[in-house]
Amino acid sequence: MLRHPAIRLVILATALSCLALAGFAAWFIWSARQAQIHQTEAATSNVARLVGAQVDAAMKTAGMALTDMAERAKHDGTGPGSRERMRSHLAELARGTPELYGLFLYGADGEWVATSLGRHVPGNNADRAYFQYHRTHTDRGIHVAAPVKSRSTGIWIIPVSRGVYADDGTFLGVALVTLRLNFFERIYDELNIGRTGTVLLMLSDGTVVYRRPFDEKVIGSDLSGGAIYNELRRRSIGSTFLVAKVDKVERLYSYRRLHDFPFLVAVGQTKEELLGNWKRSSMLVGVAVLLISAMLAAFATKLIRRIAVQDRLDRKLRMYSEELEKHNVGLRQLADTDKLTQLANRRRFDEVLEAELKRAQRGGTPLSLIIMDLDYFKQFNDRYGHLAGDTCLQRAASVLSAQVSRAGDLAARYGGEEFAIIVPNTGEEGAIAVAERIRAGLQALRIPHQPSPARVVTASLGVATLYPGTGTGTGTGTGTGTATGTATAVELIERADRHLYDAKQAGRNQVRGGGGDAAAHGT
Ligand SMILES: Nc1nc2c(ncn2[C@@H]2O[C@H](COP(=O)(O)OP(=O)(O)OP(=O)(O)O)[C@@H](O)[C@H]2O)c(=O)[nH]1
Repeated sequence: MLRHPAIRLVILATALSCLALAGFAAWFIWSARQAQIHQTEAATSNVARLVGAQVDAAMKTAGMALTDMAERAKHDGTGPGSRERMRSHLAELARGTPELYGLFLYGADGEWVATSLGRHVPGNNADRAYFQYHRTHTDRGIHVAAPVKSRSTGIWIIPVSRGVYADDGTFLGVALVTLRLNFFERIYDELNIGRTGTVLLMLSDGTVVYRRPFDEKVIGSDLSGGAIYNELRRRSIGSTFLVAKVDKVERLYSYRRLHDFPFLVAVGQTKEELLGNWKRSSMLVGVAVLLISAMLAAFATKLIRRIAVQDRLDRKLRMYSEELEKHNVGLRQLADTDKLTQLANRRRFDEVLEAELKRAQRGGTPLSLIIMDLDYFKQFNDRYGHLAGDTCLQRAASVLSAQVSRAGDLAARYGGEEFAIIVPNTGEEGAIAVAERIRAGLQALRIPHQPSPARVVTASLGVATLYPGTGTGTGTGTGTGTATGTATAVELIERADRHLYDAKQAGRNQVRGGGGDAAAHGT
């Protein structure tokens, strides 16, 4: 079945269509995935930039407040006389900067001098890390410490501080502002980072300042060994898929390091959420491709079956028509053949003579006709019986077949014991020669025929020839052996018959044609 070219074509076309479809779907799905990733990348890096800008702004505000506090403390001193003035100044500052939760001024011993909160703040802060830092460092920069739970209010705060130093460098104390963690929370809640999105704010040493979703246990923890921190150590800004150390979830993170402050920001969205829609639409595309491919395959199968059935029918039809053709040829042969002698019959003879006449007239070529009649055949039948007569006719026919062997010649049983031979493209002389060979051939068979004067079966033959275009034959004598160029079959037969009659009259066992001078005589 596969050898059929149409079926091969259908299979090839279907396979190619399915492949093209699958290829297109794969390309489409891949492009959609990339587009989704780029879109999320753009969204998360925008949020990271925004968070960074807000942290930057908050830190700048804190830095300005700290500078102001340090300057004032340096000039006014931190003694009891200046405390009330300092307190009201701090309260004033706090009112103007809502991102700052509290402002504090500590003396060189760690005892507080003034606070914007207006309440008594118990305890000594000399043990806090930032205090230790400023006491031992003389730089005027601001210091951001790990988030702590406020001793005064119990809420999570980020201490931002700077040292207060006299002009001679003497350590006078520490100015401290605290940023409330929920200040960041409020900002981040307004950002659209998806259902499972995360915002991570770290100090440059990997200490978590804030993480959304908020989890108290994570605040202050060290993520310096995590993938995000490592990534940020290599590049100050970027986007990539990473597995978070905190919850082991893979996310697309956009991260950045702040220029002026020791903060690291990372905003991520889970792979699952970001590719959720893409997965659903990819599934739909995949199912659609499968369905279309299945439909194509079903259609191709149907087509192949139809082609196969059609092919079988065609082959059967061809077989039947070949058989029919064979039968027809057989039938035609049967219809054209004489049953007894197997020579062409009268019907066939008439057909061929008509055709040859036309051909001779068209081509201007001579056409000869020989008519042969067995001599004293009635007596033969009477003497030897009808069956022997039949056998004699068959043997005479075999002589004709043997002598008339040139392509185009036709020997036929004309009727009873009479035979006719059409000899195309042959002039009178040649035809008489053929007739003579037949006559001699029959006599040579020496079929006994006692009643005949020759004692063997003999035949008389008359020859007539048509020379188209000349109007005359070559015969000289009576001129009855030739036919004009427009002679009909009947005329040609009559002329040959007349010569046959002549041959009979002249004693039988001889050939007559033309003017009668071309006769040959048997013994
Ligand atoms: N056995 C046999 N005889 C046939 C057949 N067809 C014709 N005949 C006989 O052939 C004979 C022809 O005889 P006639 O026409 O009188 O001529 P003839 O006896 O041959 O004498 P001439 O032709 O004058 O020599 C008849 O007796 C026919 O019966 C045939 O198919 N088989």
